[in-house]
Amino acid sequence: MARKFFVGGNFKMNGSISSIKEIVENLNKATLDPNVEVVISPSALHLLLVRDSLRQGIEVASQNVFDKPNGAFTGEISVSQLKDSGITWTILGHSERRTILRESDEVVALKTKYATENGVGVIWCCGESLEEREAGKTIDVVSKQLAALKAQVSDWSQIVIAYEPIWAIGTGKVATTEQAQEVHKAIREWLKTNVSDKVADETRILYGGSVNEKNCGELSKQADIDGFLVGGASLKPAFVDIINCQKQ
Ligand SMILES: O=C(CO)COP(=O)(O)O
Repeated sequence: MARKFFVGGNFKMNGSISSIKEIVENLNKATLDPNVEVVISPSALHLLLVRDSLRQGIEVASQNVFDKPNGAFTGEISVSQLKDSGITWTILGHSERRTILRESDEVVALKTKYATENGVGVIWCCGESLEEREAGKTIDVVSKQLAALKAQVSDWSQIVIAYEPIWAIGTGKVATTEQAQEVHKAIREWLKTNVSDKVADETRILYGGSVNEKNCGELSKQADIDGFLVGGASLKPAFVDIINCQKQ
């Protein structure tokens, strides 16, 4: 099955009302490759502004969501609140949340289960640190993260996997096409062995980490790279070039 190319923009904790409006205007007037699924993820404070002003055909993701329906959970956002606001995706397990906010593999898996079972798609992130890569543990680390996910999740159809090596995030140090393809292929093989041929075949695996308009073309040609999760460059006009990278 042909997997639809997917480009996500993770704005992280960046942007003001005026700069976010500018990004949305730029996307609204751009000619975008219709064969690419685009999802942008502003901070929680800007979700509604973006949803209300963004063109049809681009979806919006939160950067986190909680795994309880509602109630006394100060500071959290629920899946039903997202859906009520027209937010159809969430990012979960980003390395910044795993490391800085100490979310465990299990917490990430439980949130992913809750979101997917309640109708919100998940861009589920995984990836190794520099130390782990240098110790030759990359595939082990990613496999352990996947195993924790598999322990909770049964419906994989609403999950997009983002492989984001921590050493490549925000550093300008992009993984080589070979390094990225090797891990993406290993993730697909893991899905084939541990979940099913169908899930391995259909699940999009995105690469994230210093993707820009210059390196996206080569990366996009790799057999197991089905798109990108873009941080810094998603805040710039060049994000359009990344979305359209297969056309160039
Ligand atoms: O973390 C990322 C996307 O989620 C990648 O960030 P950069 O593209 O800024 O390296």
